[in-house]
Amino acid sequence: MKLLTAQRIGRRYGQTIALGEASFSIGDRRCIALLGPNGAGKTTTLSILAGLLEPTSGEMLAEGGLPADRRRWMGFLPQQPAFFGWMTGRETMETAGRLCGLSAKEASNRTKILLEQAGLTDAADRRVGGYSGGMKQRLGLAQAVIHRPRLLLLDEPVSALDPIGRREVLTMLEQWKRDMSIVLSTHVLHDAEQVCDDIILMNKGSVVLQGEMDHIRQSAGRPYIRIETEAGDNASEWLATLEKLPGVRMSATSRYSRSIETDDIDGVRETALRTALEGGIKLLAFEVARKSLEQWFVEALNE
Ligand SMILES: Nc1ncnc2c1ncn2[C@@H]1O[C@H](COP(=O)(O)OP(=O)(O)OP(=O)(O)O)[C@@H](O)[C@H]1O
Repeated sequence: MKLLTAQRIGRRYGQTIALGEASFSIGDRRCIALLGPNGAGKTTTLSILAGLLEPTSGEMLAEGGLPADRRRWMGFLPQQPAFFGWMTGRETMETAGRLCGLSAKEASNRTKILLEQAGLTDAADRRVGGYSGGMKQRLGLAQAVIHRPRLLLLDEPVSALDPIGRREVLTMLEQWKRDMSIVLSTHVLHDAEQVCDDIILMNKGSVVLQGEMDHIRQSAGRPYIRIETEAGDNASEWLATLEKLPGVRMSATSRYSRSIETDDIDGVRETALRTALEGGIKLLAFEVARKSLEQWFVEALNE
């Protein structure tokens, strides 16, 4: 089931196209990673989803229509969350709860539960101005879900955290995604891999690729053959013969190395090794390797 669908949403600033006709959907109770390099359009997309920015083209559609007051329906943690330094963590949470329509009692109950989950119970009555960066980030996350939103939007939620802080936040998200859809933007593929079910890869304001993480991992992780020959060795004829084998896609990674993609790894490996021996080719390397997801993404971005 889809919670939200973006239909060709775009955003221009004068001549700058921050986002150009992006279409994607957000599944119910799915965690979606919005990936892409600096300037790809991730923050712009999140701001449109949050209703903080109007798209200059396209529209957002939701099951049963988008509620007029999106605050009750979604939670948002911006890239650099701002707090009133003079408020305590508890006051910050309770105020956010009241603003999102909770009763004083509900706000207080939710605050207790969430501060506990965020590891901030002991700091609940300290002023936020004295919190560390990691504590503020966890407070921001807790604040964003105080009203049990259907959709949680997080802009780079773990980029400012140390490895332990990252792990804690990812564990929190793992729990929360049972009850809500989550869209998080990140540069770090490794973090996305830990919790996300789906990926939207963006570059220069466009959606380059989208799909299920497991599916993408499977196709990205397909084995390929990597060959490196000795400099000066006359291997070009041999490589040309290999390239002509049925179903072989060969690409040059440097002057003396090639990578071969094929559905018949075993057959091509056997032929390549046999003909290399027969032709006296001096191999420096010959391996069946798997592309990392990272490598695959870099290639998708370069394309
Ligand atoms: N208010 C603005 N005025 C002009 N251009 C803008 C504005 N906001 C964003 N842009 C441009 O839109 C493009 C997308 O920006 P956006 O912040 O959405 O990217 P991002 O993927 O979130 O990047 P980062 O990872 O660096 O946060 C960039 O080229 C940016 O310079």
